[in-house]
Amino acid sequence: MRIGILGGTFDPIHLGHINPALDVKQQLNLDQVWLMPNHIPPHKNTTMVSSFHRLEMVKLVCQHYPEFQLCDIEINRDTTSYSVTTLTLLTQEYPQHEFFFIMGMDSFIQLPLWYQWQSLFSLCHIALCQRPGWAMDAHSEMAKELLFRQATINDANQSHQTKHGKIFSVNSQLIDISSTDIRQRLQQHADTQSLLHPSTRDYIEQHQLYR
Ligand SMILES: Nc1ncnc2c1ncn2[C@@H]1O[C@H](COP(=O)(O)OP(=O)(O)OP(=O)(O)O)[C@@H](O)[C@H]1O
Ligand SMILES: O=C(O)c1ccc[n+]([C@@H]2O[C@H](COP(=O)([O-])O)[C@@H](O)[C@H]2O)c1
Repeated sequence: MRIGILGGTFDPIHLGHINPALDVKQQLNLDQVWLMPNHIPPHKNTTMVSSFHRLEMVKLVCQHYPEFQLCDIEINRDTTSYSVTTLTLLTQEYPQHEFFFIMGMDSFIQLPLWYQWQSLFSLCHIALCQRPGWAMDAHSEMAKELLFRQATINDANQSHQTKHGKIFSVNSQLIDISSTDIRQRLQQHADTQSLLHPSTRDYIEQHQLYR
């Protein structure tokens, strides 16, 4: 199967995660998208709410969208969630699958800072989503990597193509939302109606999170 993976800290999960991931699934003709919350994120010092609550909010989203499934490999790991380590384990466990690691432009630009980032291309493809406020410098290392590895959506649908190492730029919805912004709004009791799935809003309200 062709599996998209959206890894994140999801503190909390929001429509800027959900809607682009649905676009990726549709455009790259994926069978499933796995939402993969981490317990210990590599590049964030702390999270505002516990792994338990972040996981519960992702589980609720999975219940509402048949396109999504929970991947709990990183939330159950009590060491830092390096993506290369995770993808190595997943490709060993599921050698039959073709993995597409989904990321926003902010993550893609910072990829050279990731642990053994070059190895990711021998484990999976990247599905790249634009993100408002984030643009790539045309002369950067990642711009060169994109030129070298870019593939078209048609390529993605060809079964003879290699199972890893390509970058697919997906024409996903531009959604100007971040978890940081949502946390601030919640602290200020400002409106988050258009930013969160109703199940996430209800959960946050019920447990009085981010106050
Ligand atoms: N609005 C968005 N549009 C496209 N991609 C996004 C958007 N928000 C998050 N992503 C992507 O989702 C993944 C997980 O993001 P993360 O959980 O860190 O959310 P975030 O909103 O960036 O959080 P924070 O504000 O706390 O840094 C990353 O690959 C990120 O690029
Ligand atoms: O492997 C790394 O070094 C690495 C560094 C930063 C982020 N990641 C992964 O990228 C995904 C998005 O991360 P974040 O911090 O934006 O929530 C999540 O799955 C992280 O584990 C991975």
